[in-house]
Amino acid sequence: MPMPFYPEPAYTHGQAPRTGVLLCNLGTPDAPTPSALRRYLGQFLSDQRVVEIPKPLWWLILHGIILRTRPRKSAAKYASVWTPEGSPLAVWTAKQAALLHDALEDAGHHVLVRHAMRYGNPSIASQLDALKAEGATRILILPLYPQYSGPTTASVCDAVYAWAARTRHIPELRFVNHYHDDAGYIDALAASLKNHWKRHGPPDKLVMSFHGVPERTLHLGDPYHCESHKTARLLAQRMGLQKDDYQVTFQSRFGKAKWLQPYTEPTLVQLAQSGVERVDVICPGFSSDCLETLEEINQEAREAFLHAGGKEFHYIPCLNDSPGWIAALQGIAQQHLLGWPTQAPDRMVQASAKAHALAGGAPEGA
Ligand SMILES: C=CC1=C(C)c2cc3[nH]c(cc4nc(cc5[nH]c(cc1n2)c(C)c5CCC(=O)O)C(CCC(=O)O)=C4C)c(C)c3C=C
Ligand SMILES: [Fe+2]
Ligand SMILES: [Fe+2]
Repeated sequence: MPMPFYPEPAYTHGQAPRTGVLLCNLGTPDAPTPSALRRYLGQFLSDQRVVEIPKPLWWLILHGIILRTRPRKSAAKYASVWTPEGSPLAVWTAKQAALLHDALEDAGHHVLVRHAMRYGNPSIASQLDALKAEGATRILILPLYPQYSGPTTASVCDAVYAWAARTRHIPELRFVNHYHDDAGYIDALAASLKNHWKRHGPPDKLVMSFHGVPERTLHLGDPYHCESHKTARLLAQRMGLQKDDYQVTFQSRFGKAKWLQPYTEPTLVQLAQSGVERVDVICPGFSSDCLETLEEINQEAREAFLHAGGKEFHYIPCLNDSPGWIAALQGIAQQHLLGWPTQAPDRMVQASAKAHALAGGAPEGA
């Protein structure tokens, strides 16, 4: 029986080598309870990519104040969006990974697809270990953040590098940095708007709300602000919107420092006060619905707008499991998988055996 010949190192232990894709998202608490929130916020807010305050001072503030008060308040907010299957962010992210796998498979790319969370579960390290155990010798890291930023994209890279630093034989790694201007992504956002406007007509104003970051990170060179504006401009162009038809805002401010402006909720209040009757809000930077969209926008911001005299508030859901978004993710993955073998393992064995024979070699072990 000739041994199969793989053009791969021996560490796959006879398994056909595989290519893996790891979808990475932010993470979410395991339950909408104060204790689960303390664990989640403790890990999240200890990340120096997220809070860039010198460690000793920040440690005192985090443990002395924030982790004593915020877990209870945040748990109540999470409870208001929790589903029978769990946290919306976790449910959508798992679904996206399964759908991306099927879409790639249908396109003839036989790859392993998993998802991981930067904070909480399943961790990035556990999913990289799992991919390796399944024979992945090449792994594409695909963060679910269209716009690059230090607290999100770079922090995912940190977690992957930390795993690699304690792994003896690391797979080949590739990272998707950003896709804020990807045509498939813009098309998927445009399809959401078109769907909504087919039923309800266009609003007086479209608000495109992105998650905020401290303003100083912009001056330190973080491209997030520019990339958010570019996404907004491309979406507006794609929809034929004029400058006055839409506004870009930044939400979810944390702490007392100045963050990117204009802030979402105060802008909505101003719009209502200036006589704008109907707003539609879309959150293009979030690839799935989560606390920040379902509670902060669709509950809190809605209430603020209506309370200030606005008449109609429409929240346009995130891309979630929409076909256009899965197709966009597939396209982004395929661009970054170029040159990596993604055939089915049996075809890979046949191809390598053929290459071996053409090279004039007798099958190994013959
Ligand atoms: C403390 C600073 C924070 C920065 C900087 C920050 C950047 C940032 N966050 C997202 C996406 C999400 N953030 C979410 C929740 C969330 N964010 C912060 C703080 C910062 N985020 C906190 C403390 C929380 C937890 C909730 C709370 O207690 O308020 C989420 C939702 C997660 C969920 O479970 O649903 C997302 C998504 C981006 C894209 C970003 C920078 C660009
Ligand atoms: Fe956040
Ligand atoms: Fe928030």
